[in-house]
Amino acid sequence: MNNHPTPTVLQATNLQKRFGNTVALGGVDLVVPRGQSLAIMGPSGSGKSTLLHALAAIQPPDEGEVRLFGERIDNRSESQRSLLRRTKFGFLFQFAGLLTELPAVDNVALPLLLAGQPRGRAIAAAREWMRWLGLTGLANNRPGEMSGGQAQRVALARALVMEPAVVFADEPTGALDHATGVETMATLHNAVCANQSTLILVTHDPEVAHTCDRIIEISDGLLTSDRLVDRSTKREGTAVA
Ligand SMILES: Nc1ncnc2c1ncn2[C@@H]1O[C@H](COP(=O)(O)OP(=O)(O)OP(=O)(O)O)[C@@H](O)[C@H]1O
Repeated sequence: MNNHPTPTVLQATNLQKRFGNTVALGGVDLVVPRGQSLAIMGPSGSGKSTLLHALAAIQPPDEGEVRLFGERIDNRSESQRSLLRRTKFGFLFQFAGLLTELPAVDNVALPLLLAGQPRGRAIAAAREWMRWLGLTGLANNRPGEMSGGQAQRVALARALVMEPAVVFADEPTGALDHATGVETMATLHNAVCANQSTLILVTHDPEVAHTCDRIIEISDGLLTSDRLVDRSTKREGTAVA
């Protein structure tokens, strides 16, 4: 039996953030173990996106700290945080956010090209991720030539191509119909799990949240609930990959 505790990927301590007189985060503590899928829920304006952005080194908190594998990341310069985001994190947003003028395979290869990989190797790796996600036939399609679900899977391939430690997703199914959303969540969980990555997502949708291992709720910038999802009620979708 393995008695070793699961290592911590992200640790946030006393996160505080204000926008003028608005307290977006009022002191949030959070420990995320490696391999966990975590859903952040809460009413509109409660601080979910602000928390995600603080954890992902997009917008540092005013107070408190964020550690990735024990190392502080919140106090780094913008260029250091940008490099960290490109190499250690993957991002998936409500609207896939692909570059419309580039074919799908180039969109997927972009993080590798930005990291300085030779084009041939980057495209080969992108093709492999697309194959794994069932997107082989779409390599040369531009985002406008794909369905919403296909575009989101291309965005997922792009989020995973650097084999990130953490995938951050903000309403990843928000722009999809229900069936496509269920399929996208199954693909997302499979891909993150196969990659031994960790998933942190923001959602308003309880069904999406219940596909995760753990759900936290934020209200007025404070963590008001933190619970593990009962495995027997966890919603499993049908894997497509
Ligand atoms: N850049 C900003 N400038 C001013 N106020 C902001 C900014 N970003 C967020 N806020 C405010 O901080 C609070 C928390 O916002 P946040 O976007 O984190 O909430 P949320 O829970 O993600 O909301 P939603 O579910 O509507 O996306 C809100 O009152 C919001 O208006």
